[in-house]
Amino acid sequence: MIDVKSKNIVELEKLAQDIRKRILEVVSAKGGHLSSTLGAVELIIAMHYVFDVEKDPFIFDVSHQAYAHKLLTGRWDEFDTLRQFGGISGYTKPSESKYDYFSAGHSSTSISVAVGAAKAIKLKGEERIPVVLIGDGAMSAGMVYEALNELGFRKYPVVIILNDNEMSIGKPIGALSKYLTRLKAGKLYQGFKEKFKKFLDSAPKDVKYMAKKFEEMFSVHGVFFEEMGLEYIGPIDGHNLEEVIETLEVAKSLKKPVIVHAKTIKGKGYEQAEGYYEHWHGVGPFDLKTGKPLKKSSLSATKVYSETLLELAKEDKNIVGVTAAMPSGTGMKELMKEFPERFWDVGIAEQHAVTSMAPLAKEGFIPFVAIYSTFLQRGYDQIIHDVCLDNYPVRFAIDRAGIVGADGETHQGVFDIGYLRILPNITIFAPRDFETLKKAVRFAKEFNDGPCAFRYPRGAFTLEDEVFDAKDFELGKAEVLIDSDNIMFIAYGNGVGKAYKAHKLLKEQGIDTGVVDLRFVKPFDKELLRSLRAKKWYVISDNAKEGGIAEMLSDFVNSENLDVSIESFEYPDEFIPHGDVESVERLLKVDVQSIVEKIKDQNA
Ligand SMILES: Cc1ncc(C[n+]2csc(CCOP(=O)(O)OP(=O)(O)O)c2C)c(N)n1
Ligand SMILES: CC(=O)[C@@H](O)[C@H](O)COP(=O)(O)O
Ligand SMILES: [Mg+2]
Repeated sequence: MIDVKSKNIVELEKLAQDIRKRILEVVSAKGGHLSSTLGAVELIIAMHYVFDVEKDPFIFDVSHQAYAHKLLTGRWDEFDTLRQFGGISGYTKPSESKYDYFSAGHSSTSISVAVGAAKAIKLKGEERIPVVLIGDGAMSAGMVYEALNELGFRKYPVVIILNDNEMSIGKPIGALSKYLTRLKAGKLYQGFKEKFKKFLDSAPKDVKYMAKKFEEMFSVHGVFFEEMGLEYIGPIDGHNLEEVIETLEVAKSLKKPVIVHAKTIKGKGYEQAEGYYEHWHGVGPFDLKTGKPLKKSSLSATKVYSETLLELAKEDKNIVGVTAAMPSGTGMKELMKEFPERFWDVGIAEQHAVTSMAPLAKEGFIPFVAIYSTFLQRGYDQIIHDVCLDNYPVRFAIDRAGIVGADGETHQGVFDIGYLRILPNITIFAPRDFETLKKAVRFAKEFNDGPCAFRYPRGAFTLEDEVFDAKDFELGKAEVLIDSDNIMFIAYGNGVGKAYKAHKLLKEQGIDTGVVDLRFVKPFDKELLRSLRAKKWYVISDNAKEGGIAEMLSDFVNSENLDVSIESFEYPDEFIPHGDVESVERLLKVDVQSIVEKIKDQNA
């Protein structure tokens, strides 16, 4: 633990430098969230100076910006293992440290956590106060207002630090971000602040606070938040340690809900990353001097999806689409640029993204909702209630399906097959490689008989393109890629590549296997499955076993009394840790080598 409270302001500023140096050293070597973490350093040091991390809940929204918190709470040395298999997480994780009050990774949960914690503290009659660090991007999600609505009503003592760097991953969208900018840019306010600053600097603390309130009366001050029942203080300079500490002490002393609006620079302390650069949000290893990536980027499923949809959108003006604050991550950025009136970034608002596309389908447009598998979970009821119920032909392009790697438990895309296939009216399918992904996008565009969803992995597929010819998708039709009357891999999506690798290794050991690409989960190809001569089926998909494909096929086999044994190499019923996919799959015993060993043992 680093004892922040014992340090003077000069020492604290030196600590901020050391923290930035450590973050840059590790993230340049291993990758991670750079600009968010660099921008939050002073805010986090001030949190640790004013509040008591031994008892006050420290709550970080998304928590991708919380590296300084990890460095201050005993993880300085092991920080080298950041986001590596077996190493520390890139997000707050109570199982990793008691100072990580709550797990995070999905945005905009922090204020609800703080309200819940405040209720518990009040019921226990304890002297503790939750402190939240939330970014301006995270403020675009509806869940924040659900929490503010209650907090402003109940008046629990909670201090919320709004870290406003005028960036989400990309530029933030929406009325709120404009409002926050106005708060910082009011002409009268700016001029007044300059004159006022001299007086402020010399006045004693309580006078300072009253003076700030007086000052704010001349600005477009936080009327929105104050109407919601919170005290608003700000905007302050989020890199001025003295100012932040003073303000947090005032906020804490008020013993009511307070929002402290702090202006920061995303990427502060690493010149190339300072400002409005999407690239520096999440980075792979890079050269500290030049800022250049150390690994060259290869073709990704996202890029193929984006290019294919762009071509189709040029041909058909009815194609529209939406992303929830992930324009680059989902590849929708290029479409938004080419057709700004037809492709939208709605901010971190997956529920709104899903529902708002249904009326476009109703009105005859061809909407594509591009959302990571894990973040689509945030819009689940909207898929059921606003899309499937009335059978609107909304197309869900589910990116980051499967194990995503360094982001770990909160980001694995391993539940979408299960959570979608139980819904009426939806059609579910998946490509196995880049070429079939192009065909999947085309199939989705033409498919108008209700909602459909297709999934693809982070980065490249396991299967190279030229292995099997890419056939057009035909509703409900699977494909026998390699036949066998002995053992059959029933594979789906990115699982086909693993099945093919296992097939080749087993063949070298004299064990004959075949490979079926299921292609559709709903409806699946019962006729083809009935016709298979092989009576031992091994299921491979990059989804959880629970609610997965082996479960579905077992129901089918039992209901038809087929004499078939089924074994699943899907993911076990547990949250999957962070790390490179190969190491994580080996841990779960669903890597190709483990599959081969198991089949060899069973068929020796
Ligand atoms: C529900 C959900 N949707 C999308 C994301 C992806 N995401 C991670 S961080 C981020 C932007 C957060 O912006 P902000 O809160 O301003 O933090 P900053 O990085 O600017 O410090 C987004 C969209 C997420 N983590 N959770
Ligand atoms: C913090 C967060 O949720 C995003 O930055 C996420 O890490 C992006 O994931 P990709 O790197 O797969 O786009
Ligand atoms: Mg931001």
